[in-house]
Amino acid sequence: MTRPRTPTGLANLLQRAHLRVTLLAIALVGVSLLVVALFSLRAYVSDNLQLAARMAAYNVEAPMVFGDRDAAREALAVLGHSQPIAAIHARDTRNAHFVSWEAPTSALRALEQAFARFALGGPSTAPVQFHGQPLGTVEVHGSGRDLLSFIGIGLLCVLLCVALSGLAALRMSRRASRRIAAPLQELARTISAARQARQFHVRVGGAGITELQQLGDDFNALLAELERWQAQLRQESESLEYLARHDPLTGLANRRRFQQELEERLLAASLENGRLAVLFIDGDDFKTINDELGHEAGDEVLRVTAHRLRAQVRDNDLIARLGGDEFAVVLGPFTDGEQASRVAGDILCAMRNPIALPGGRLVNTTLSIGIALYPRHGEDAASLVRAADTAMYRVKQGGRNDFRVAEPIRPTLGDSVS
Ligand SMILES: Nc1nc2c(ncn2[C@@H]2O[C@H](COP(=O)(O)OP(=O)(O)OP(=O)(O)O)[C@@H](O)[C@H]2O)c(=O)[nH]1
Repeated sequence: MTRPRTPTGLANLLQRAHLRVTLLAIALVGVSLLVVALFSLRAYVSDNLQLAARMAAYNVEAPMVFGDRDAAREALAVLGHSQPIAAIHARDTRNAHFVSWEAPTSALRALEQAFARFALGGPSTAPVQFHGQPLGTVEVHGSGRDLLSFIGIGLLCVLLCVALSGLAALRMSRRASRRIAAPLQELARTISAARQARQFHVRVGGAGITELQQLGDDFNALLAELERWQAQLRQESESLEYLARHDPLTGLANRRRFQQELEERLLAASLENGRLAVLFIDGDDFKTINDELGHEAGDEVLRVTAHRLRAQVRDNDLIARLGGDEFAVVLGPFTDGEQASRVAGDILCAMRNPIALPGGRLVNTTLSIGIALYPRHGEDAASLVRAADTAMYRVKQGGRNDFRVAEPIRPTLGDSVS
């Protein structure tokens, strides 16, 4: 079973690839140059040896004619010392040894000569003649010193070039991979932030590479689109949330919110020994306004009524439109019966002013209000609303445009409200 590979960083991968390619290219070029130069040098050294062989033949010509071996040895030694030569041998026409010169031996010289034999093949030879008559031959063995030192220096140069180019390649590849990897890393970070934290306002910065810049621009455009969608969705959900809790005509809380909030306030009041008042409010003969002045006029009357109700209570009191021409107010938490009656009186008072309709027409309307107190008339939302509604109904029966406190379900001593 193959183990999954640990992912490698892009920058690291690019750097290693650059470095390998550069080093390989430079090593190949260096070695090729060295080989070419070596062949040229070998040809040059062979030519030199051939020249040296001819000079040796010329120098030993006279000593061979006179059989003067000392003079011949001396001439060969002078030549041998002035050139990179390992040995010179002169032979007569019967191939018998006449005279020789050999360079002093050492371990290094032995190595040079072995290399010379390997690189140059055999020795260079030249015939020794006197007036066209052959006297013998001269054999010149190269020392190989030039070739060896050239190879040594050449290899050193190649190594130096490889090392320097490696360093330069490393620097350049680091810079190049940073230019590629940095924008990609930023892109990855931005995508991750957008995906995990839904942060669509973030944007990718500029990249110095055309393709990466294009990628970043496209991604930014996508983020902008997502940001627009997100804002639109948020707006729609806020407006849905608002509609779910408010009456669209008056902007007051709707029946659903009224129920929830009344229950919450009752719970708080029960924990803190507080008191609440629920006012159930209904328009008087509202149907007539609708019938005589039109539905639009009825809507305006409802809006103005809501506005006037709002003006008569404190900010933290709850006002709701339960539907049609029915409104409800929750006063509290620390409201007693007298306070509730006072607010109801104020509301009736505020409705005395005629309402101006859009066409300039004025209309008068009144309200009937039933009041239920917590805990006197009920301990839960339903029984309180029922008690207030019943009280309001009694007002209607009594002639409208008035308020009335609900009948106590269990009389409480010391309660001053009647
Ligand atoms: N303009 C308008 N009228 C509404 C709206 N909702 C309900 N109504 C009307 O409000 C009227 C409510 O009448 P009721 O409360 O039943 O009767 P009323 O005429 O007020 O008489 P009493 O309540 O007995 O004083 C009905 O005619 C409904 O059609 C609304 O949003 N806008």
